[in-house]
Amino acid sequence: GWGYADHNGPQKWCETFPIANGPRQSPIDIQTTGASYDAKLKPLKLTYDPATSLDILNNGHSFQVTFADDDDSSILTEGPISGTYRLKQFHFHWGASDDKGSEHTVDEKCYPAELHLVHWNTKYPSFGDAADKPDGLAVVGVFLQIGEDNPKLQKILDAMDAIKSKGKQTSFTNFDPTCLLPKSLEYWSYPGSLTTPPLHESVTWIVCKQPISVSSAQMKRFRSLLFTEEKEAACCMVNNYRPPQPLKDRKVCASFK
Ligand SMILES: O=C(Nc1cc(S(=O)(=O)[N+](=O)[O-])cc([N+](=O)[O-])c1O)Nc1c(F)c(F)c(F)c(F)c1F
Ligand SMILES: [Zn+2]
Repeated sequence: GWGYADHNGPQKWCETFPIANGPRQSPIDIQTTGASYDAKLKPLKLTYDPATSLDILNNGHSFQVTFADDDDSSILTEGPISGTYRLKQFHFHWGASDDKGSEHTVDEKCYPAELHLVHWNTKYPSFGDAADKPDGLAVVGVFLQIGEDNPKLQKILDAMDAIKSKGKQTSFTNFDPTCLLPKSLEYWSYPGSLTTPPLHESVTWIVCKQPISVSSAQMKRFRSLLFTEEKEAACCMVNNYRPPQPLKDRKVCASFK
């Protein structure tokens, strides 16, 4: 299957997923001077209920925390979107060292990691139905920058020993992802895609300008996860990011001046 190695990584995905060369692929380099302030953009409204967090899973290309999405308890509204999008899961992308790892870049600057909160449009009956529609998904991206230990990541880091290899899963309840958001929710937005196969062009991207902090020691713990199953030769889960894709005929808008 697909992965991030030379033989199955981002440069090869187009062989199985031709949309990889499509008109609205993600991530992109956000060129700040090219982003236009749009006064019509509303502030992001994120309402999360910790009771909806279910479990944490090593899915072989990242780790994700999955949420119950059978009602409107954890939702994204306002911002650049219309209607209501439900939180399905969040996950991260990161590098083998602190100088790379984010998927989006800002004026070519990379961050050591990027958090993605994946939401689906409730005009569709389920995530699976929404995932390949042009207005089906909204993903909030948050950059992580190296600084002080981030205590809000502690619960996630403590769970990592239980999900070291691919396919491992453990319960992860009573977690409120609001604690992972930066103080300012100013954002850039543009029409894009999933950044992993099947690369559906179904995502309204909402990338926060302000990063949150993570320490170098905490990043080392992300890099102790494995892409591989327990019984296979261990391969560290690092560099699970897709590089920026061509902007083509798209505009990036900004919620701030
Ligand atoms: O649920 C998915 N979640 C997901 C998205 C991204 S993402 O990087 O593409 N993203 O949107 O943030 C990264 C990771 N991850 O763990 O790294 C994910 O687990 N992907 C997904 C899928 F797996 C399918 F088989 C499928 F049919 C579909 F429609 C999907 F949307
Ligand atoms: Zn992602």
